[in-house]
Amino acid sequence: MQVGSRRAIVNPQSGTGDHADYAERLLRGRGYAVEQTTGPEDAVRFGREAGADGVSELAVCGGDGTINEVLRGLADSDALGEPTVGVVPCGTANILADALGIRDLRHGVELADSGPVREIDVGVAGGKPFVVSCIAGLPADASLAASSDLKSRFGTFAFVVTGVQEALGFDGIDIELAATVAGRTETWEGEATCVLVGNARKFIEEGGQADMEDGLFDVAIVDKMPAGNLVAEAVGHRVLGQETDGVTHIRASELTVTGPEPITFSRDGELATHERLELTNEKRLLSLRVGPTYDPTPG
Ligand SMILES: Nc1ncnc2c1ncn2[C@@H]1O[C@H](COP(=O)(O)OP(=O)(O)OP(=O)(O)O)[C@@H](O)[C@H]1O
Repeated sequence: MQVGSRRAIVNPQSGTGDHADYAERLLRGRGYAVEQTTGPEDAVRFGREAGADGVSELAVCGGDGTINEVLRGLADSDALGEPTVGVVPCGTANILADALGIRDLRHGVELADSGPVREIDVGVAGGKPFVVSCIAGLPADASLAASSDLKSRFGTFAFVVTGVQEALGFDGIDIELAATVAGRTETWEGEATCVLVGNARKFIEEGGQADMEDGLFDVAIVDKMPAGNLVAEAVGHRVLGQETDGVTHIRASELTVTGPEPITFSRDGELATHERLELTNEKRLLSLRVGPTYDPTPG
């Protein structure tokens, strides 16, 4: 066990892929030992090792995909609640960094050194962690989900409905959903375009950052609808009205989604397919450095 150790995991290919040397220099200047990934899943291994080694401060320089890999590694070592994690954004969308009020790479390094720490909820879906969102109803085309061109043009969620559904004639998913809402079980059954489960972000009303410390998911279930429908467009723009027809909004602490067919879902961008997906919320499990504009209770 190293006491007071600082380690950083840098994905040199995130975003525009031109930040690695600069990031490494800044991080070393703050006492971080730096490891660079050389390919997919490397950050999972580094995260696992950091957890096993008892690293106390772990900076992650990359986008949401890299953060997801590191969290998976920490979870493998049963150490998700152990290190204080600093997010140093240099990905394409950087949704988590945005929600935490971390502006850019330089700001992320500064905060990783001495920023305020908050305890943030972690979602667990199918046994694996996510912090931003888990979306069911995405076709199993990994190349589309990973396309940074689509992401930068439409944002991470825009293409879920407007892009993918129209491009592939996506049919929707047949689901049964059971959710724990204020201690009671609520159910939903039918054909859905998608199920959007937000931890760090919400999809209803003005969208944006969700309360990340309440132990609850912001869930939007969007009924199946023809492509081009206004609700599909609203999802594309990440804004669904509270009372929009065809959209069910709940705030749940637990969720089970079951289908007759395997359902593909994206956990912070990582795709997986399950016939039954259980989602639980580990309230305030992860210690994260946040920026000065971070709002623990957004409206
Ligand atoms: N050295 C590497 N070369 C190529 N791919 C890598 C390397 N290291 C990690 N990866 C992969 O790159 C993927 C994408 O990285 P990341 O999500 O950080 O960037 P992004 O897609 O640009 O940003 P965002 O997810 O915020 O939009 C990761 O999921 C990981 O599997």
